Amino acid sequence: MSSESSTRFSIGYAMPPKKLDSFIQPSFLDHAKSRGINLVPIDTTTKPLIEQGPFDCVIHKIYDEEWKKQLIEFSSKNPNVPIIDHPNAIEKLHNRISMLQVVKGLKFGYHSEMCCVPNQVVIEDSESMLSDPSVLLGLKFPVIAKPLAANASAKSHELSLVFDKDGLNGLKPPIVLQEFVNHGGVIFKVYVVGEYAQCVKRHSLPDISEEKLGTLRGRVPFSQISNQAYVIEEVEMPPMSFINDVANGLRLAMNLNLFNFDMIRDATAGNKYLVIDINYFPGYAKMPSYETVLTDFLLGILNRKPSEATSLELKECQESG
Ligand SMILES: O=P(O)(O)O[C@@H]1[C@@H](OP(=O)(O)O)[C@H](OP(=O)(O)O)[C@H](O)[C@H](OP(=O)(O)O)[C@H]1OP(=O)(O)O
Ligand SMILES: Nc1ncnc2c1ncn2[C@@H]1O[C@H](COP(=O)(O)OP(=O)(O)O)[C@@H](O)[C@H]1O
Ligand SMILES: [Mg+2]
Ligand SMILES: [Mg+2]
Repeated sequence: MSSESSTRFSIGYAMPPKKLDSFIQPSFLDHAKSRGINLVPIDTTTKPLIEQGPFDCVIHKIYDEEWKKQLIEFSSKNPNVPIIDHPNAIEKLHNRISMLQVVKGLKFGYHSEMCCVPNQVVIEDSESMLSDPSVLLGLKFPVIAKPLAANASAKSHELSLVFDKDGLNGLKPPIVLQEFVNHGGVIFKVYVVGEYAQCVKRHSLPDISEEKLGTLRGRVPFSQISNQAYVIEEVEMPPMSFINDVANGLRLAMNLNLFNFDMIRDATAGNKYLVIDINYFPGYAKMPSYETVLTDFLLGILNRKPSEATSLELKECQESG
């Protein structure tokens, strides 16, 4: 393939080893290179970011405070270099309550489908959860117990399906208890890359009938059940116009470009969708054509006019205004 223009761009990337292994594939590096983009690793351990580069853009998935300080310092010295995305915006996804707050405020054009979140409560301490029934706010069992923190640790993906109050014994707050919604055993995973969205189907927990529920006790732990990309033919996809509106609504409301969200369809109401999880910088390498989608997005950012504010600048304006 020939380069689209003679200008070459340099994009710095910073991410943990697991992400480097999955995201930085030779097929992606080669494709980006053929279109004028050099992807350059950022040294996050031995050298400050401001001493590296020059970069035309920085992409990252590193969560500590030290990295955030480095990004802000880099951005103040290089105000025209886009940082994808702003650490404050990413931080909202590190808590399973704040991550879904944005869904409630979504506004978009007419669709016969609707989009909401399951009933949920946050439990800060074991004592209140076990002794005070009011903290459950009338939540209906079964519920899914999820660690409140969604901070990329293995622990943050250790979930449990809880069938009754006894099943809450031994859970370690802070946790979110979220009503389990029957959804036909399939989730829709929507990958968002700027204005682009792609929806794939993944296996999920099976439905639980009222009859079966009467026989189930306690809780069952599970983890990352929707991460394998199997083909699921028979389930109908949500309409693409609806997916695009939800994806765009979330992107604009969160001021984020690179994320995915997990959505289920309520088995008892075919037009009711529930967003259950939003992830920053997900496993894009599992998204078909990720090399071209990501390269198109990066070229779009790099070819923006300097007058178009970067993600970091935009957010700072919002915060100070
Ligand atoms: O590793 P992968 O490819 O399974 O990607 C994980 C994502 O899987 P998905 O693309 O949604 O199937 C995964 O999505 P889920 O939370 O499992 O829905 C997370 O985004 C995970 O990142 P983190 O551990 O939450 O920071 C992602 O892990 P990292 O690659 O960021 O470590
Ligand atoms: N409220 C819910 N109702 C039904 N299934 C759910 C619900 N919440 C989560 N799940 C199932 O559990 C999986 C993991 O939950 P999720 O919130 O996406 O956590 P993680 O961040 O570890 O992916 C989902 O992909 C889905 O299969
Ligand atoms: Mg998930
Ligand atoms: Mg997640």
